[in-house]
Amino acid sequence: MSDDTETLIALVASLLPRSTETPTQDAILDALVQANGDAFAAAHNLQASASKTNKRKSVGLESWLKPQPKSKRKAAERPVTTTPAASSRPPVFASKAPASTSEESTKFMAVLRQAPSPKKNPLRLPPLTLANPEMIARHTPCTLHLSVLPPELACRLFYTMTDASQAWKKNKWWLFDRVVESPHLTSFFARSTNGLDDDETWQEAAQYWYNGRMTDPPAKFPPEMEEACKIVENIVNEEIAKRDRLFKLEWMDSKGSKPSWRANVAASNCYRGGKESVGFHSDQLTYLGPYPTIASLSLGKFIRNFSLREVIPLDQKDVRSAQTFNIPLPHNSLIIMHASCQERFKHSIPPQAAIDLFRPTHPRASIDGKDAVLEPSNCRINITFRFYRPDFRPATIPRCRCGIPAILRPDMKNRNDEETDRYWWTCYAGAQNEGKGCDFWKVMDMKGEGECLRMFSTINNIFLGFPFGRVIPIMVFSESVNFMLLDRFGRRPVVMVGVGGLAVTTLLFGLSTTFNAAILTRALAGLFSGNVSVIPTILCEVMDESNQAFAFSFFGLWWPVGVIIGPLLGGLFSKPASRYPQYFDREFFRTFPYFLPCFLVSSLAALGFVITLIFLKETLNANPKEAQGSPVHYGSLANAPSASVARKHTTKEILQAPVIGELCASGFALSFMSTAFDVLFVLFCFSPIQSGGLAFSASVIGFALSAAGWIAALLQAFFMPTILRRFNHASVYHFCMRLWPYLFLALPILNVIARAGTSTETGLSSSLAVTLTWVGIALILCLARVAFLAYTVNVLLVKRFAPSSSALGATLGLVQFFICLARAFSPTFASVTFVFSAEKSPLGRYTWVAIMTLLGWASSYFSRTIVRESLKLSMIH
Ligand SMILES: O=C(O)CCC(=O)C(=O)O
Ligand SMILES: [Fe+2]
Repeated sequence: MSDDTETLIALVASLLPRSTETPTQDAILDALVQANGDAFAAAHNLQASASKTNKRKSVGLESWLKPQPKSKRKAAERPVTTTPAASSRPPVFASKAPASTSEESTKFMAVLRQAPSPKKNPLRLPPLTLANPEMIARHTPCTLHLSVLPPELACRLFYTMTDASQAWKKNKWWLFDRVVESPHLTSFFARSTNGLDDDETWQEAAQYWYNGRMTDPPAKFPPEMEEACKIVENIVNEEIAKRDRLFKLEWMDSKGSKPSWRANVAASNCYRGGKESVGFHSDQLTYLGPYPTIASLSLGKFIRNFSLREVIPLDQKDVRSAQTFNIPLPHNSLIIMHASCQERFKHSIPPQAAIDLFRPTHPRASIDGKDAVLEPSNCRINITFRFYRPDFRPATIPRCRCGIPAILRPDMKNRNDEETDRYWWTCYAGAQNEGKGCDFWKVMDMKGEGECLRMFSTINNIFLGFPFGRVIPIMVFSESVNFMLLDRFGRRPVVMVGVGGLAVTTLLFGLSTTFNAAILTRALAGLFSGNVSVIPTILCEVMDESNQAFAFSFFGLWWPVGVIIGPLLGGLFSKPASRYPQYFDREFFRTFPYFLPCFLVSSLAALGFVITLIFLKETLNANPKEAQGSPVHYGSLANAPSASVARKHTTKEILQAPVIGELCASGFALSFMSTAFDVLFVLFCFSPIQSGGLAFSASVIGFALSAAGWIAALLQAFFMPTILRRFNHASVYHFCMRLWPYLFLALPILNVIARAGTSTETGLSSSLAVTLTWVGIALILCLARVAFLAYTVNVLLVKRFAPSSSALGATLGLVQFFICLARAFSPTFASVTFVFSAEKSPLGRYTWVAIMTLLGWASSYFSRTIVRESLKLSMIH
């Protein structure tokens, strides 16, 4: 898992005899460059020069740079720019190498080149051995845990791994035109579960592990490792729970404010004897994400040192220097590298004199009844348990021009605080692809991309995971119950119970501190929210043809308004204790960080309750025109109005009434298409441009969606009444429904624009491409909001075609039931189709577009039938 350059440096260091004074990193780089990347030759040269003089100056890097023309010198400076303004730009590599140097060497140097050395060197601190867990916790972001596994399991696992290690490989990679190898053996394992969901794409991520090359699927955890892993997970989670510091980009699942750590992959190393070592490095973050927690189990070898050294940020180099901490790791110990360790420290297993053999405390299981002997061993086995995050799966990782996933590294030398620290994506192909990579380099947008990646996991949790999956069926159920209650108890009590219940459950949701309580209260809120479709029933009953266009448009206005202000309230008022400490830094708000937004939402619902109580009159059997004796035309069953008004219709009868079946099917299709569009639009926007998306950050997507909310509100308020008055409702409905396939079809065009306008060298987009992309997004979202108007028209059509006024509530309920039903599984369908297209589909990454377009076209069949039937009926009446 080590970074190629760092490991190479470490390899050289580990090849030097212990008697040689360890040279500086620059000196090793220098030797490597002179030896054209041959680690063994570099070590040899260093050893030879160390014996000649210990005053040797590291001239290689500087002299290597000197022949560059003046104009290029600035460009040849280290790839990491330090000013915030420049930080979003990719590094400028030395584009032309001196005549005598190969292009590969130039790139290599550009990557290796460190910041200019500080003028003064602060006092060097001698290495410090951290002899006990307390010292370790004080000096490093690590904790040490001794005797973690039952002794018998520790020995069993040790035997399994040493046996398996016979087939393991040395870590190999390309440098210039030759292959270099690390001395120790290494292997990779993936657990059969990722600990979170059934999504198996993380297994694929694990396959990229071997130095950027797609490898065979990794081995599954052997049973002993699985047993050990469960114990390790418990220790890690207990330890995480004790830590008060949480990092913004640290993994956080939906269960609460503390990260719940899972081990779903493991890298294992076998060091045969004291010479085999691994040099200072920090682990790649590609699939672990920022601030990972890594748990490293040591087995065998009586004691082996684990060294940690802080990377001092450049701006502090003058004032303090790094100290090396040595942590002796005994057999059966666990060192947990907590969040920020990979960002701040490098770690290594330095070479060590082979002084002792490990004598297992338990023998191998006796084979054929014969008791096996206790075999001493000079091996040390290390298993690093890691958690591949669901928001860092292949679909979200940018690919470089070589077509493989880029790797994520922290900018260790320019750390300030968590807010402005940076990570970057770079090409990793060079390590395997015969030394030929590309210059792909992209700063990870901490605020945007970080949130965006988190949003991916949120989407997963919301749409695929437990909470939403439970809430929607409850709404479907509640929908049916509501409509049974409507006719029995009347509209008013149902609305009051709904809004009142919503107020109470939302408040309780804000007060829940456990996952189960949150799910229960949210599910109950879903139960009470089902009555949203009772309102159209009331509107149908109190409005007539003269005012319904306005009433329904006005009613439709509030959904988008809710969509705008809901997330706003959540965003502005969650965690108020840390956000607005001057007002809310109270124990209560620290304990219930989501209470405030829930309270505000609950207050709105409570206001709704009061308004209903004071102003809403019962509307059951209160149709104004019918009350005045003038019959209103309902569907064909209304041919005998006076009889049918009084009679109750069965569900079967209602479904068999002309147009109603089509309205149910079409309502289902509408809800399926529109919900899928919302999910796919977000997934599309934040997937990387190379993977067919737009690489937008969460905040940008949020902006686009809230702008769309405003568009919807404006359309409802200003255009809808006129449209409804002027045009035939069935035709308007059909028009809206026909838009869906085109909306899906249009999305990939945005990617084509973004792709054409983005430089493969720098990853920057041209202003023309940005403008065109935004124009495209605006058009698509506007049209989508027009298509959303179909919801309002659907209700009017139900009103028009309900078999009779007494069946109106039941008919609306039936159609709403189908609308809710589609909403229950459309998000899952959309997400799965998207992930399938990105990962597995033989038809390519836009398979989801083809599927949704076809479904869109197919579903407009129902609205076409509605147009035809409505024409027939209007000729009859
Ligand atoms: O062997 C060890 O303890 C450390 C191994 C390591 O750092 C790695 O595999 O990345
Ligand atoms: Fe490591």
